[in-house]
Amino acid sequence: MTQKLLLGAIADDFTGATDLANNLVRAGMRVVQTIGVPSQPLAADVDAVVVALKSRTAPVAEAVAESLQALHWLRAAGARQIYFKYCSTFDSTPEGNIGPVTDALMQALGTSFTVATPAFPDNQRTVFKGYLFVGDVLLNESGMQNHPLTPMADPNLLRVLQPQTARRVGLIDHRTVGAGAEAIAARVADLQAEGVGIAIVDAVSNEDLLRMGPAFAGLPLVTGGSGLAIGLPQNFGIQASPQAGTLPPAQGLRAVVSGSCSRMTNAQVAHFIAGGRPALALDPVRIAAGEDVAAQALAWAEPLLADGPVLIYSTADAGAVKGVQEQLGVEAAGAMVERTIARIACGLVERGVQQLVVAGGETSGACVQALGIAQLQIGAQIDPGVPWCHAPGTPGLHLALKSGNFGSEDFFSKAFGVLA
Ligand SMILES: Nc1ncnc2c1ncn2[C@@H]1O[C@H](COP(=O)(O)OP(=O)(O)O)[C@@H](O)[C@H]1O
Ligand SMILES: O=C(O)[C@@H](O)C(=O)COP(=O)(O)O
Repeated sequence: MTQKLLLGAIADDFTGATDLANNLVRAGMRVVQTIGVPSQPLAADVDAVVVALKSRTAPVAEAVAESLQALHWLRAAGARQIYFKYCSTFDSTPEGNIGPVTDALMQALGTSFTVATPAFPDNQRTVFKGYLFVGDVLLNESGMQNHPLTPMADPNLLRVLQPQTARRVGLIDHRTVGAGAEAIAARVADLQAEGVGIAIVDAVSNEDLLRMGPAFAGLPLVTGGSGLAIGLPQNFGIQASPQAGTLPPAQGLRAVVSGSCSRMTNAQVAHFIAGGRPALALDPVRIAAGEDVAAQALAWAEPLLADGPVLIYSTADAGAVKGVQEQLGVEAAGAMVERTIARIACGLVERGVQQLVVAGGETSGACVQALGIAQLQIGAQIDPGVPWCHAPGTPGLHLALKSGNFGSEDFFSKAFGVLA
């Protein structure tokens, strides 16, 4: 890389990383997403690098160490501002990792203040008086209370974040945000004087996020969902450009694998099946019993692939997931299913799949790591937060990493139409 980076981002999962990269590309930045911390300098000139980690549910010490490694690489590449990307539904456990990673990044950057802005209005995530809404309901009524790994039972982000950090958590509320960049900057100064270290920021619209951009230009670190990104590129003199996002032409066979158990993914699986497309459900209990479920799934898929996309999924509703977790344990069930889907993804690519949709953040992390992908180029948006990406190679692979709750009901069929 010959030019210095403008923005360096650290994402706590892989779907979240493509979500952020998508918003930066749409705002005019040249962006590369790396899988993990790159082992060497990048070949191309880019404005932003998004380092994708699989740290959302990792043990705290591991998440902190990996995030600091990413920070080190991004600073060495010259990044002028650091962006810690986590989920727009603030996915975390009582231990973290949003608080501990934010604390560690602040300490390493020598800064005593940052913001936490998960709002993503394009995907109906809004924050009002510190309360997070998903569509018309509070976070804890949105289905996220049943998430297999990070159940979210409290919609008040000040209460969620405070136990995760030693710093004081405060609020920049919607009245201040609505009053514009100067009012936001003044509130930041007041909060700093009061000893607040991390401020949750309300936002109910893209206009709110755009007003924040200039107010946060001088912060060494910002944290949030991908929505915050829409207001930042302008700080570096960058305007939106229709040129961003061109990928090589798509080739090869098409498939979908899904390990997400979110409400929306359940609806997308049902829609794909109702459309008459071939779909195979994976049973975690059979995986645990030692059956070679991946080999069985690949044998099922092989003769069908030539006729269009197939779906292989472990997606299940909250009751079924709870039953499996009671039998196998939460972490063991998650890891076992992720490993199986990752093996299936590799097997599909070996059988000629070159257009692959993966549903689920942790699931995407497992698949992309197993596929040995180092970097992704970001292309056209399928639905808000989900672009097609391209991993170069011989042959290359088009990938769409779909966050659990993102995408319309017909996403699994629609996605391939966007590439055609
Ligand atoms: N049927 C199932 N029973 C139990 N756990 C499951 C099942 N299917 C998937 N999982 C696990 O649930 C987790 C879903 O997380 P993730 O892939 O991040 O989806 P999302 O994007 O919806 O959060 C993964 O660890 C996955 O392996
Ligand atoms: O910010 C978001 O909502 C997404 O980018 C994201 O991180 C979603 O995570 P998963 O639902 O686990 O895919």
